[in-house]
Amino acid sequence: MEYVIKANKLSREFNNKGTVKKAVQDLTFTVQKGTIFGLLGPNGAGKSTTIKMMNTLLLPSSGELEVLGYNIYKDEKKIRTKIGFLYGGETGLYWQLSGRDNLRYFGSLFKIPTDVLEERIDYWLGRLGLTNAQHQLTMRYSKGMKQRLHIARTLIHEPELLFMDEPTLGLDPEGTKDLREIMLDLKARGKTIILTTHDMEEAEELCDEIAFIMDGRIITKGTIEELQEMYEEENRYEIELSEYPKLSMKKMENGIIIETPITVSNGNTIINISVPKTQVAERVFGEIVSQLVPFNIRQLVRKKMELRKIYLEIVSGQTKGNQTVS
Ligand SMILES: Nc1ncnc2c1ncn2[C@@H]1O[C@H](COP(=O)(O)OP(=O)(O)OP(=O)(O)O)[C@@H](O)[C@H]1O
Repeated sequence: MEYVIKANKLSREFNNKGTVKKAVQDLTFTVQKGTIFGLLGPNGAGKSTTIKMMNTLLLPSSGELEVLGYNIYKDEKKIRTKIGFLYGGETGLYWQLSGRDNLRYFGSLFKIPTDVLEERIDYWLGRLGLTNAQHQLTMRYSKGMKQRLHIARTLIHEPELLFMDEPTLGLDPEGTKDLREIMLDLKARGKTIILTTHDMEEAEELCDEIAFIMDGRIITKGTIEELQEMYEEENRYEIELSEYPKLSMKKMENGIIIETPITVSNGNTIINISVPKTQVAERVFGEIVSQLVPFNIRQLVRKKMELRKIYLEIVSGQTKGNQTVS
């Protein structure tokens, strides 16, 4: 497996007039090449501090960190040519320059040959719907257009590793969909993205792996499926039948809960059943399913816990997984 990030016991403190604030403590994690890695957590959790160490803007107080195989203490310059950092807002673009000239300027910083750069600029302006506005001064751009230009600026030197901090904030639904597609495209081309977002649906849609950070520590990490397995206390099933079942459906023993069947618009009936993760409950569930067979089972789906719910469980203090706040 090829890793673009290897962090070992990474810590960072800030000293404010004699008061030491531990922004992050003992972070140990890896990020695999060609994946989207979500760094999630509430405000002040330590996400920006962690990102700033990975993109060489901030040195750790202690710990080891390798980015794209380079040591951050020795090879900062090499790392910088291969990474991109997307942060929105009002900084990072030249408002007195046109969109195209902004991209020419940022491209020139990476010494991209002019013909290659002009081609790339055409591509990204087109891909991001900015071709018609390319000669307008950036100060006249709408918020969404500025964010799209930020995206083009970040991608102009074709970075191997991208840091995206709330990338869809301020974008309209079409722009959001577009950027998510771009992110998946980049991943398909072997690029790695480290994403921070407060939008759990976005994280669920895009991330291959997630680390939840709170009070400067990684509380839990894993793939979405691993987190669901970790946090789900019961399995939830949705069964669709073409006939309404004539069974007495009520709260059962073994903790199984069968909800009242609902008839949906196509005339079929949906039954939701929660089954605790015990062998007895799973066996009883099997019996329930066999009783439902005569009513024509059209579909049986296992419903997964939403990332939003996992997040709420984590921030409400129910810590599970491989690391916990001490
Ligand atoms: N330069 C600094 N000086 C002092 N304390 C700082 C500094 N930068 C960050 N901190 C503190 O470190 C902690 C982590 O901050 P950080 O910005 O990394 O959190 P975050 O998860 O990115 O938050 P948000 O979601 O609000 O951006 C916070 O308590 C913050 O106040």
